[in-house]
Amino acid sequence: MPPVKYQRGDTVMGRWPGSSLYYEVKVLGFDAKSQLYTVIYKDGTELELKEQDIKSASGFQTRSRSRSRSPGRRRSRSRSPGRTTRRSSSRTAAAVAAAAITDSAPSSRRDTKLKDTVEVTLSPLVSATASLSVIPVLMKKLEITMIALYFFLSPGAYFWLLFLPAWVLFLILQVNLVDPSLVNFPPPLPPLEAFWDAQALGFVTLWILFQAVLYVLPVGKVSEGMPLRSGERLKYRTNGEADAVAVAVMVHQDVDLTYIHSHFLQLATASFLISVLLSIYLYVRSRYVGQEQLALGGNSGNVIYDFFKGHELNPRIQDFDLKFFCEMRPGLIGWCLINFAMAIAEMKQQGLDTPSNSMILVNLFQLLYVVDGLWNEEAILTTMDLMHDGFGFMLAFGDLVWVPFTYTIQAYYLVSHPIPLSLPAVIAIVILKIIGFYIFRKSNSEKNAFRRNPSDPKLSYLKTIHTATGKSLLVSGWWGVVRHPNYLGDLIMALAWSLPCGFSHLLPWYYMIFFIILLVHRDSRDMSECRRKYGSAWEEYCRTVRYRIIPHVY
Ligand SMILES: NC(=O)C1=CN([C@@H]2O[C@H](COP(=O)(O)OP(=O)(O)OC[C@H]3O[C@@H](n4cnc5c(N)ncnc54)[C@H](OP(=O)(O)O)[C@@H]3O)[C@@H](O)[C@H]2O)C=CC1
Ligand SMILES: CC(C)=CCC[C@@H](C)[C@H]1CC=C2C3=C(CC[C@@]21C)[C@@]1(C)CC[C@H](O)C(C)(C)[C@@H]1CC3
Repeated sequence: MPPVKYQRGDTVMGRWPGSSLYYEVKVLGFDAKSQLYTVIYKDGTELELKEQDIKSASGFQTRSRSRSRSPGRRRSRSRSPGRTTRRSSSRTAAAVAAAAITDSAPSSRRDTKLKDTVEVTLSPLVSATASLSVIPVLMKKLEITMIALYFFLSPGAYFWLLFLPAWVLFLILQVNLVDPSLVNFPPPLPPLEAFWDAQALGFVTLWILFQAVLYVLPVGKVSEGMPLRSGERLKYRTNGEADAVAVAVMVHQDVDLTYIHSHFLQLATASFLISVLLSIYLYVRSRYVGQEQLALGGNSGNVIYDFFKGHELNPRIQDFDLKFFCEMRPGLIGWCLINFAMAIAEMKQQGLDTPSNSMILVNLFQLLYVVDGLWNEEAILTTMDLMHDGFGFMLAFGDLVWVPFTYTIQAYYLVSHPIPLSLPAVIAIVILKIIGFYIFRKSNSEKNAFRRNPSDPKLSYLKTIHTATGKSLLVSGWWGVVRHPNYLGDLIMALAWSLPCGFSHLLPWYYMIFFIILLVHRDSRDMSECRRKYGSAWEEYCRTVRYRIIPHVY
């Protein structure tokens, strides 16, 4: 019988089944009959390996080990020495899933590797369910790797980082043209110094600080967020209504808001600068937080991608939640303030005693949208951004620049492009807005109430599908009409916001076009996320509720 090459207690490099990656392992024993070594990985995973899958640690390159730890990450430290090794299909499945993550070999080699994984048996103390529960984690990692790869290889994050600010600039320059039609593209670029105004930076900084002070005021309700991966539920102060009232009082104090119209570009530049600084801060701090505090999607290891997508899920300075604050306060309330300033600028520029009908409609519709968002602030805690997305450049820029400086383009457009609206047109547009708002509010409230208390007696008439995660899915009520009724309502409202601007130019329709793209993309992102989370229950939901956003159309 040949001598045993590695002894109990030796530290060697063990190949992870089905992959070409080696990790540091400790030899626990050798079974002469099966000729297999039992080894333990640093994360506690025990496996049995053939001698050819083990290499001596001396002179071994450990690059791959430090970059990606063994994918299983099971906690099976307490293996009873007395137990015999058995093969189970679930263990094999976990190993195969691991192979899928790390194996980049051509198919002929992969076949051999998959065979290898079947020959390897895992610790019998890992229960079948525990092993199975590893699979979604592995699949998630695979998905993240694919997304990150996509962004790395394609222009992805780099493209959006440049495109989004350029687009905001384009809209601002275009809306200033007498004839903002696409034939006048590109609009003339102003000189560099026209972008900068220290006073504008001061105003934006003061505005954000003012909002921050209102946010921390100990008034209003404290709501609990959805349970995190750790099971913890964060607390949020949802006092947006008080905030809105404070701003309304301030606006009433004869502040000259026309400055906003005349310094729009400089204010946007200042906000952009703040959003970049905030994103850098967010990225740097995300490097120092624990794994469990990171978002699943922005954790690729690619600096640009993570900076863009957001790395940390709920960055907080003590109780001050940066993501929640930015999403709900400075930009959102700033949007209404800017719209209001545009109404004043319109009266001044066009010599009117009151704003035009179109301007009144745009202002009131969007004010209703924002006030509703603040009134139902708690509902945002069950949205994708708050529950799943990391806080990085995309959201920081979206909240502080995109929302206040592009969602106001309709009001800005109306300042110098009057659109007369007849009474019947006004009535028709108002009715459209009411329908959209009704669908949007009812569906969001229904889901929010259900997520907060699935056994709420007021919702007992609704049909649901139970999922393996313990959560259920609504299949009747609004969520039985289409899979995203809230998007449907939102889109109808967006239509009502654009109609008062007429059809002479495409520019005021920008929001509608952007919103269709955004919501279709969000819907497909949410679909894959829900399919991953809920598996067959989600498939059943999709079979029952066939359309995504528009009944019988899409
Ligand atoms: N004006 C703007 O610029 C924007 C506005 N919005 C609006 O914000 C609101 C929130 O949107 P968003 O966060 O994208 O998505 P949703 O509020 O629709 O949230 C999606 C989540 O809801 C849960 N869900 C899905 N289907 C069901 C069901 N049948 N029963 C129960 N729960 C279900 C799932 O989460 P889980 O199961 O984990 O709870 C899913 O991930 C929308 O009204 C949208 O229109 C969004 C983006 C931009
Ligand atoms: C292109 C780009 C930079 C995209 C970033 C997207 C953000 C602008 C949006 C993502 C989700 C949003 C929501 C609202 C505003 C726009 C962003 C931040 C929202 C706060 C508007 C008011 C609504 O009532 C709402 C609370 C439902 C909504 C939540 C989502």
